[in-house]
Amino acid sequence: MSHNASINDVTPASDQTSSDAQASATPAPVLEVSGLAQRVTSGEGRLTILEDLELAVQAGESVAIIGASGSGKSTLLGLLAGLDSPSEGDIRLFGSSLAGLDEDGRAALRAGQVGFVFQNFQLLPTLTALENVLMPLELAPQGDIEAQARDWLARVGLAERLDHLPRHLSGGEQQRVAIARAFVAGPGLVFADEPTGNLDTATGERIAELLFTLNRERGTTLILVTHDLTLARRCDRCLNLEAGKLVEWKDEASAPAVATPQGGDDV
Ligand SMILES: Nc1ncnc2c1ncn2[C@@H]1O[C@H](COP(=O)(O)OP(=O)(O)OP(=O)(O)O)[C@@H](O)[C@H]1O
Repeated sequence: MSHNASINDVTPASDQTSSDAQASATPAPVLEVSGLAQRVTSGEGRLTILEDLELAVQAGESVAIIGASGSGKSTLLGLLAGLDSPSEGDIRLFGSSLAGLDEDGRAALRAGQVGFVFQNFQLLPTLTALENVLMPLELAPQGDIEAQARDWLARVGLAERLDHLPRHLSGGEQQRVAIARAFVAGPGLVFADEPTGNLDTATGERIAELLFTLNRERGTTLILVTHDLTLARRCDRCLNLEAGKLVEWKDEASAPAVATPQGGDDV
């Protein structure tokens, strides 16, 4: 409402139609970051991790964030997901500023709209695969949520593992449960933090294939933090975090100093 009011205040009547058409043709970014800074106080004094960082991610895009160890990737992901608060700057998720929300408000904004996939899977160890996938649906149940969770586990190839506890699943299987959990509520945005980092190469490739297929099929926006340049190159855009800012990374000759960790588990 206030947006329309301000357009009406400054736009001549003859230009309004084209302005409105432009506004509807260009949807707001799913994620918009401006002037982001993160500073912490450590034993050695004040440390600036992120400084004047800008980012806009459109719906359906896949964006890789790469960068040297200690460059601030995890810090950035925590801020983008609204898990931590920045020292300065604004983050808008689905058009809502996180700065205006308290912790409960940020959690409510994430619920059903944001999914997470972590390097170490982060399944609840005492819950079965099915119960882990049910969790996001239980926040706002709609329809037969058990059928939806079963369907997603079947989609990731685990129809025969519904009642397995995480410790009775291989690393690749656990990550597939985590992917089903991330996508089951139909989120607009999925954050993946080193999703293949704990997997061997072949398993990691299968997990990456699954993530990108779902990103394409569901039109989900994907923000991926990775050390793996092969994985990063599969994204629509690749951004390198250096000196606290994101820099578009295109030139393969100028590969940034990232290391590919060795994986271990089988599917
Ligand atoms: N709360 C904190 N207090 C002090 N220093 C911190 C804090 N959080 C992060 N740091 C420092 O900020 C830097 C960035 O950390 P971060 O974990 O975000 O990097 P990263 O790029 O994710 O690293 P890696 O790739 O090794 O996981 C590191 O030097 C880290 O030690």
